[in-house]
Parts: sequence; C-alpha cells; structure tokens
Amino acid sequence: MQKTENYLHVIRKKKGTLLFVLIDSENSAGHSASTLAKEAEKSGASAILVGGSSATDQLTMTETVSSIKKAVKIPVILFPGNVTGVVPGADAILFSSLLNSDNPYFISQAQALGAPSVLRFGLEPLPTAYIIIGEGTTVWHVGSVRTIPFDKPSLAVMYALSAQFMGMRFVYLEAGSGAKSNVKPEMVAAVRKLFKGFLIVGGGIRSPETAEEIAKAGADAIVIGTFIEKGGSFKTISDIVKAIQSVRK
Ligand SMILES: CC(C)=CCC/C(C)=C/CC/C(C)=C/CC/C(C)=C/COP(=O)(O)OP(=O)(O)O
Ligand SMILES: O=P(O)(O)OC[C@@H](O)CO
Ligand SMILES: [Mg+2]
Repeated sequence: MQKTENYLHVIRKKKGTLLFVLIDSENSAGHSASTLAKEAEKSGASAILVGGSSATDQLTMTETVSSIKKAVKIPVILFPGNVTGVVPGADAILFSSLLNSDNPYFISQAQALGAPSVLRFGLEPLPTAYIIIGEGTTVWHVGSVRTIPFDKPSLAVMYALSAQFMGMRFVYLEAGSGAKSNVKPEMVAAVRKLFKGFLIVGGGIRSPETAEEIAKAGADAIVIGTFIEKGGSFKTISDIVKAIQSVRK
C-alpha cells in the first residue's frame, strides 16, 4: 500500500469517518481554490479532491493543483472526469472506472489513455469503482450512466461486490454533484455490509444531520463540493466534521 492510501486508513482509524472536500478547478481557479482548501483543512477535512465532470482545461487544473498543494498539508487527490483530469503535482488520483456506464470509454478506455500519464507524473493510483446513483446530474449525463434508482440498494451492492472481486480497493457511491437527493443511508449500509474496502459517499450532502446518517451507515469518507462552491459557511463544515468524526468503525 502506498503513502496516501495508507494515510487514509490510518487517519480513518484515528478520527472516525473522514471528510473530503471537492474543489472544481473550473469554478474556483487559482487563488480562491487555495483559500477554500486552506479553510477546508482548518475545518477538519482530511483530503482535497480536485476535478469536475466538465473540467477539461488542463492548464487551469495544473495551476489549481499547484496552488492548493502549496496551501495545505493534507493530501491533494485528483478526481478526473476524463483523461484531461490527469495532471502533475497531486499526491494521488482516484483511478476510477464508472462501473454502471453504458459507454466503455468511461469503464476502461479513458483509463488506458490516462494510465501512462499517471505513471509519468508519479501519481499514486487509488483503484476506485465509481458507481453513480439516481439521474439528471451532470456526471450522470456525461458518463452515459445506466441508472441505479435510489431505492434499489441491491443493485449498488452487485456493483460494489464485483468491484471487490476485481481487486478495487475503493468504492465511491455518487449521487452527482449538486444532486437534489443524497445516496440513502439504507444503500450505504447494504454496500458496507459486503464491501471490505474504503467506502466513499458523495453528492447532495449539505448538513451535519445527513452526513452523520451516512457515516453511521458505514461510509469511510463523505465528499462535499457544491455546498462550499456556493459559499456555504465553514462553521457548518466544522459541524459536519464533528458529527462524522464521532462515528468509528
Ligand atoms: C481514470 C481516468 C483517467 C479517467 C476517469 C474517467 C471516468 C471514469 C469518468 C467518469 C465520468 C465522469 C464525468 C466523472 C466526473 C467526476 C467528477 C469530477 C464529478 C464532480 O464534478 P461535477 O461537479 O459533477 O462537474 P461539473 O461541475 O462539471 O458539473
Ligand atoms: O457537490 P456535491 O453535491 O457536494 O457532491 C460532491 C461529489 O460527490 C460530487 O462528485
Ligand atoms: Mg462541479
């Protein structure tokens, strides 16, 4: 196990459920991204994810990663929506396959095209099954997703199990950025019961109450992006961290 993955497991044991803050290089480029990342770190975030479904400008991505790296000590992890999301300077990358896509590009082709750059840039790949729940979000549209309804936990479990059998050590249950509805705790619990790796849950989470429910259902980390992008308070982010940190394995 390499450095970032090891750090995530160690800190998960120590701190309870973790918060990852997603910064979209398109919406918060340069200075504001580093300020947001610093505030997120002060509020208790354990990692910064950088990416976006439609973030295709590599220069902006590279500059954003570099400014965030200078501002924080916590790991900076790329969250690519395409090969263009593979840029130098980050600690690691969610090397994800969108398992419930109908388009092979998002399952294996983007990965093949991006892999040589991951190696060249020395990025630590975190092998991730990306599973999108619900519909109508940007990522659902861009990723040609075969929809898993929010009330069908057994479908999410099937994909998570298959991910495990293929050797993926991370599962990311995603409702989509800015989703009206978050992934339900029942679905998180059903996946948690069988999936043995690191379980990330995101999309539409904006309150300490929801975050706590998802943490209690068994998430190892939750992701928050839109709330911060829209100027939500870091006091709430601290409250979210407090609520989920009390939840231990
Ligand atoms: C591993 C490599 C090289 C590529 C992965 C390619 C895959 C699997 C893409 C999945 C489909 C996809 C579009 C993922 C985007 C994930 C992401 C960063 C979401 C957050 O961004 P949003 O906020 O939804 O984007 P917008 O701000 O553009 O709406
Ligand atoms: O923007 P939000 O809704 O917080 O979602 C975060 C993340 O799961 C999106 O990829
Ligand atoms: Mg976005």
